[in-house]
Amino acid sequence: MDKLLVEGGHPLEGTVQISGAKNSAVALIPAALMADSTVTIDNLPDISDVETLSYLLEEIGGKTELDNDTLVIHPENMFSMPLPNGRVKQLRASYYMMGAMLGKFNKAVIGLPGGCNLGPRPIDQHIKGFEALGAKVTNEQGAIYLQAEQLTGARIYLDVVSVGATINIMLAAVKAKGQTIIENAAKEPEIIDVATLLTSMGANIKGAGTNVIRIDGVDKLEGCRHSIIPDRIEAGTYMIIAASMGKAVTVDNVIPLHLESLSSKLREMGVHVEAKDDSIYIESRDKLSPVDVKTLVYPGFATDLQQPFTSLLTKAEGSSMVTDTIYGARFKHIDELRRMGANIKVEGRSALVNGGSRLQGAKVRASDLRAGAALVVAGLMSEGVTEITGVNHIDRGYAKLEEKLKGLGANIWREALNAQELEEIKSS
Ligand SMILES: CC(=O)N[C@H]1[C@@H](OP(=O)(O)OP(=O)(O)OC[C@H]2O[C@@H](n3ccc(=O)[nH]c3=O)[C@H](O)[C@@H]2O)O[C@H](CO)[C@@H](O)[C@@H]1O
Ligand SMILES: C=C(OP(=O)(O)O)C(=O)O
Repeated sequence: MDKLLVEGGHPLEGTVQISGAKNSAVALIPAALMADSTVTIDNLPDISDVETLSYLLEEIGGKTELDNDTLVIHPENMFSMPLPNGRVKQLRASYYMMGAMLGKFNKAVIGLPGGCNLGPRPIDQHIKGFEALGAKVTNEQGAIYLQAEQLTGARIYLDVVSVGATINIMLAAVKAKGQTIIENAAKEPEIIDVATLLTSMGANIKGAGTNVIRIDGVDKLEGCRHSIIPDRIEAGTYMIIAASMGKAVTVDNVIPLHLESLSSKLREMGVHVEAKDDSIYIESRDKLSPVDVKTLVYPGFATDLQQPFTSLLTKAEGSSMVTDTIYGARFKHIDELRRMGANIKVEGRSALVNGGSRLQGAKVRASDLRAGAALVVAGLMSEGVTEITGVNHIDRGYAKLEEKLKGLGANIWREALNAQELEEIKSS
């Protein structure tokens, strides 16, 4: 087990290349198992969630070959083996194995997913969708059992706008008999990316990226080649980093349209943000204004950027209110930021950030992926060295983090935890 060490106070300058989107990759890999022949996925991020999913595909008879950022998936000999335990709990997106395996084999047994602990993360809408398509779904000892004679298209209205449920129902429906209509669907760009892959495989999907998706079932899905869209959350994190410490930073290989809600908040704070074709140029300012921010479904401000953005707000001169309408308890980073000298009060779904205090390096723990990003942002802004444990969470979603930050001039490195630190983590 490692810790990250960040020496703060270095101005950042240069260009950072953004990797492929985690939240696309983790759906595209399960989607690939539905094909009858080889699927090649390019622009894959080098993150542990990708490794975990490749491992799960191998467990059910798939063959995967990873070469730099290209993953070749041979699904020909896959079968519906139960995956009740083990690595399914290491990530959220193992839930996509439910939709993909149900869609291909008409049955699946998958353990309840893990992923970031952001408070309750039910999957009732996924199950409602599977049942509407004709599957019998039971929850036995922490695993979901899914079984169908024949999946049949249905009209499904999501009670909650859910990225995971939208993609999972799409996966289960692409080979179902007849038409499926998903209403009140999520509109995140990753949903379009998954629909693009499935369409290249031969699926018939209309409306991905809007709140009504129509899927006409097909009998066969073939292999194809697909390149993943850039990771808007990784890009957003580097934009926040640039806004905190950047003299002149270019965040490259992005789709600026996907980052408009963040760009406009940064501009409101006084940061210079310039969107180009496939990059965003950022120059910070000595004085930043406070802003209020509310997370919303896409194209609103992403909940996944709320935590790193909160760190940036500690630098603004005045009070900012952060409200998370998606995950009302996504505030585990706040206690750690307080250890570093931040003045933040949490009330219900909101955090009141009283900015202007200079943060100090401290020993802190990343409780989840974006809490880790928040602590990296805070560490870069702080006086002295910040030591961050819980790096396994950060590694789920940030490819080559130290290399990318060092490229901008940051002083960040990784060390193995010593015996005493390991003991402290075990007993906490
Ligand atoms: C792997 C992946 O893509 N993860 C993303 C995905 O997570 P995930 O797909 O889990 O998030 P959802 O969009 O499903 O969740 C949105 C809201 O709906 C609620 N809900 C969801 C499903 C359900 O069946 N019932 C229900 O009540 C959730 O508790 C949450 O309050 O979208 C989140 C919201 O943008 C992001 O933070 C995650 O990074
Ligand atoms: C919440 C996140 O991830 P996951 O849904 O995979 O836990 C995230 O990427 O911020």
